[in-house]
Amino acid sequence: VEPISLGLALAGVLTGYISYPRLYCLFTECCSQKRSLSREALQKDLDSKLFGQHLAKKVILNAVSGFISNPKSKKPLTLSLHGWTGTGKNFVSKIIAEHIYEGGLNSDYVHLFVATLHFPHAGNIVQYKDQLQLWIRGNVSACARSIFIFDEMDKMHAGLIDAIKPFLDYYDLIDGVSYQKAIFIFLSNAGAERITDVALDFWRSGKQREEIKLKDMEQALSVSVFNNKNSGFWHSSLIDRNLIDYFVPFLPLEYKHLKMCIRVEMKSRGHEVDEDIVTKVAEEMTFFPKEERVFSDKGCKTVYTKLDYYYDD
Ligand SMILES: Nc1ncnc2c1ncn2[C@@H]1O[C@H](COP(=O)(O)OP(=O)(O)OP(=O)(O)O)[C@@H](O)[C@H]1O
Repeated sequence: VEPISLGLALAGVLTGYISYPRLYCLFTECCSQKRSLSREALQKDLDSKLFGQHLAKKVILNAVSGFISNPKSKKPLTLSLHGWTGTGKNFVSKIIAEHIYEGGLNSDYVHLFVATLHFPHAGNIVQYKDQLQLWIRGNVSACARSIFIFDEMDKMHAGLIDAIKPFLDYYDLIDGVSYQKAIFIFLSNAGAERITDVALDFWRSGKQREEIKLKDMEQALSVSVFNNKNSGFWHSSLIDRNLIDYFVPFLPLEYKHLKMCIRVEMKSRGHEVDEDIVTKVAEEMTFFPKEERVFSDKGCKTVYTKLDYYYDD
C-alpha cells in the first residue's frame, strides 16, 4: 500500500474513532461514561447492600438519580453524610461512584481526599487552599462530571473547605469552567451524637427506627454541624449560604445489622452462612449505651477482622 493511501486510511480510522465516542469508550474509561444512571439499578444495590439506613437510602437515591438525569443543573450536587463510625458512609460513596463510573473509586474522574492524609498540618492551610482549588479546577475542566469525596471532614481544618465555596455556588462559569455537573460528597462523624439521640429516643419509646423521618434529623443536624468546632464545617459559609443540598444522616447500627454484615462477608469469602459463627462474632462486638446496649460502637467496621479468627484462610 502506498504511503499516501495508508495515511488517508489511518486518518479515516482515527477520525471515525474520535467521532464515535461510544466506540472509543469501549476501550478506555470516558468522562461521564454512564450518561444515564439507572435509578432502578442504584435502588436495587442500596436495598440489597446497605443495612439499617432507610433515610440515607431514600435521600441518596433521589438526590443522585435526580441530579444525573437533570441536564440543566444549576449547581453541583453537594451531599454531606453524617453518622457514627462504621455505619456505611464510605460504603455508600463507593456505591454512588460505581453507578456513575465503571471504575468506581478507582476511576480517573473520582477523587478522594482524606483530611488527615492530604491536609495534615494546620500551618499549611493557605497552601492547601490553593492546591485544592487548582486540583478541582483542573479536574472539572477535564471532566465536568467529576466526583470529589472529602473523608474525615471533622478532622479538616475549619476554613479550608470554604476555599471550594465558589465552585459549589450557583455560577454558570468561573474562569470559563462550569462546575454544575460535578458531585461533592463530604463524610464526617460530626452530628453523630445528635443522630444517636434521636434514634435512641425512638428505640426507648418502642417505635421502629424506620419511623424516623428526615425532618426529625435534618435541621438539627445542619445546626449542630455548623456550631461544632470539630466538624470541619465550623461556621462554614457552605452551610451559611445553603450550598449543601442534603445533610444525610446515617443511623447507628444495631445487633441485627451487624449480623447482616457478617453474613455478607461470609458469603463473599465463599463460605456457607454459619449462624453460630454469625452470633458469636456479633456478640464479641461492644454496644452502647452501657445499660441498654442498643447500638454497635464500631458499626460494621471490625466484624470482618473478628471473622478471621474463625477461618484459617
Ligand atoms: N449500613 C451498612 N450496611 C452494610 N454494610 C455496612 C454498613 N455500614 C458499614 N458497612 C460495612 O462496613 C464497612 C465499613 O463501613 P464504612 O467505611 O462505610 O463506615 P463509615 O461510616 O465510613 O465509617 P467512618 O466514619 O469510621 O469512616 C463497609 O465497607 C461495609 O462493608
